[in-house]
Amino acid sequence: MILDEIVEKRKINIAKQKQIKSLAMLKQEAEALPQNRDFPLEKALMKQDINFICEVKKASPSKGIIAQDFPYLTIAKEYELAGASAISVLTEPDYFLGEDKYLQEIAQNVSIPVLCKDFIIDEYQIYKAKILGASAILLICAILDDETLRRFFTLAEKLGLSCLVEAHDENEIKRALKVQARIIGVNNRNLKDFTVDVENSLKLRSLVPENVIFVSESGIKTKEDIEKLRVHQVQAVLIGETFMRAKDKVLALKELYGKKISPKVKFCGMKTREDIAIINRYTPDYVGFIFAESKRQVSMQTASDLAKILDEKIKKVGVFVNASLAQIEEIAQKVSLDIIQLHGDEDNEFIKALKNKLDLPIWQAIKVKDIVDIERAKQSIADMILFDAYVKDSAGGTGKSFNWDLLKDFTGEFILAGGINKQNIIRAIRTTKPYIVDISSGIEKDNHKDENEVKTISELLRKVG
Ligand SMILES: O=P(O)(O)OC[C@@H](O)[C@@H](O)c1c[nH]c2ccccc12
Repeated sequence: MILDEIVEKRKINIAKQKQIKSLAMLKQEAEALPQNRDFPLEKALMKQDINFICEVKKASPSKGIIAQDFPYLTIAKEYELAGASAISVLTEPDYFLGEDKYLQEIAQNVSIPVLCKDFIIDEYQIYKAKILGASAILLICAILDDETLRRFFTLAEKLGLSCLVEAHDENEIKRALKVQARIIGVNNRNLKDFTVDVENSLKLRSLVPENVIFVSESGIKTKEDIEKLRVHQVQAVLIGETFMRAKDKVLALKELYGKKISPKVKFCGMKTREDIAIINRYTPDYVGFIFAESKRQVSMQTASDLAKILDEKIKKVGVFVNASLAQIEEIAQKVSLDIIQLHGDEDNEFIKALKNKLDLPIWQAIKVKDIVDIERAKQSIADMILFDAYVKDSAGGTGKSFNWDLLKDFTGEFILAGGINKQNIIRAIRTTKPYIVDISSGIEKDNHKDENEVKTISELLRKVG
């Protein structure tokens, strides 16, 4: 049986590795690393209505070589852009042609959690995964007895590694639940004979309680597969081959995800004629001029000059922090602003007064630290709320994101801001479903608006919309 063969080969390989570096040394190295107990994989797999773990896999015993050309780092980065919640990296060398360096380099180059996908039969591999930078490991019930499963699970917990505990049938799910696994993966592929059936996940779904994350693994190919899993409240899917064979990972993931999300876009902090030239080529719905003290501040005169060369289709938003009514009124007229964005401590009284003076929509920024801020937003009489990250002593544009989960129960249209960039924009919009996304630092390089970033983000949004 193939599984036994793989395990045998794994044993030989690990014995060799131990001769080069002993278990004791590896353990010491792993234990010296920060043992962060945030468990980012659990968090990542609960954000969207269905979350994708995309796999980097060169070959498999059932399919042979899947990717002749294997630019593993580029693939991983594309997965991240495409909105993957996590990345799985095969490290098994003999049958999947995996390598440790794939995991290590990928973990260093993406900001989402990375799963070490291997046949773990020795604690040596768990310390190794930690050292290589994994956030999580795979534990396969079919190759571990109860005692070993528990021991490995406990060790991973101690090192701050999440465990995806893989089961294939009812009995294995029970065993996974017994170790109190927080993430259970049901493999649709029978590792004994390679037959694949997505129905296996549906059949076993009800055995896993709601507070445990259910991952459906293997053989997922179509948006119909995903939709079936989605209606059965499957929180995540693990997909390898389908994505490895797709030329464009963003389009492939969008196709499987099956829902279009097309927020309007605002690019903020325009300062120069070059900025406007770039923006005119990509025509976002809105641009922002910042009149408050900031590294992106513009004078009324500059903004007025830039406004004249801006594509007419693009609406002009003026961003103010605790400015006076008179100042806002003067600038709004001179620059012919379309919208006023208040980004300071302005209250409803002020908004009312402003509305009396100017017949323009007013957006109010709320900086989010915790759920109280979301409640506060509901009291505002502004026409729309912009949620931004809270950063002490800063009005905005910091490149920091806030915890998007806080927006789960916010009904109504809003603008999402705060550290949105090409790596997280698709995840951000699928998680929060904003009416508008607002991007400033995410389209900059060395403090300047950068055409490549604007282009990438514009194309990503076009692809998923
Ligand atoms: O390429 P697929 O059919 O989408 O499958 C991915 C993943 O589930 C599969 O690679 C897998 C599931 N469990 C495993 C255990 C070991 C190695 C690989 C796997």
